[in-house]
Amino acid sequence: MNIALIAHDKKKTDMVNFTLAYSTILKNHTLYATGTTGEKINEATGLPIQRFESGPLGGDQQIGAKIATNEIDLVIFFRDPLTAQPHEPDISALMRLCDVYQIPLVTNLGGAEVMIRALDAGFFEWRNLQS
Ligand SMILES: O=C(CO)COP(=O)(O)O
Repeated sequence: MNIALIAHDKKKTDMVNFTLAYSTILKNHTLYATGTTGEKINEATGLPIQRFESGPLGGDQQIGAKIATNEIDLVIFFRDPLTAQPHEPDISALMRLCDVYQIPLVTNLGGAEVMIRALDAGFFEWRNLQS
């Protein structure tokens, strides 16, 4: 599966710890990330990641474009609900496209814990049936 990993600054430690904890699952998938998130994950885990621009510089939109072309199967986005983001419209647009294309999206660690286990259990096979 193609997985997008994104974390706002105050959630990057959570993302690093999450990807470290589940690296044995994640290594079986193709990973994409916004710029700084991807850099931190790669440094910590050594997992190969295709990195886009940093979020405020268009990274969320680049991942949105991949969703629109059916190239992303799952989005794990650790959002910071307590800090205003300068690129909030881009974040909303990315989440909207997940809804447009029925792409599973989790926006916090609790959801990600469930989603990664579902992924490992094969619950994403329906994505292969999508045209
Ligand atoms: O801002 C982001 C998502 O909206 C994340 O971008 P970075 O991974 O470059 O910090």
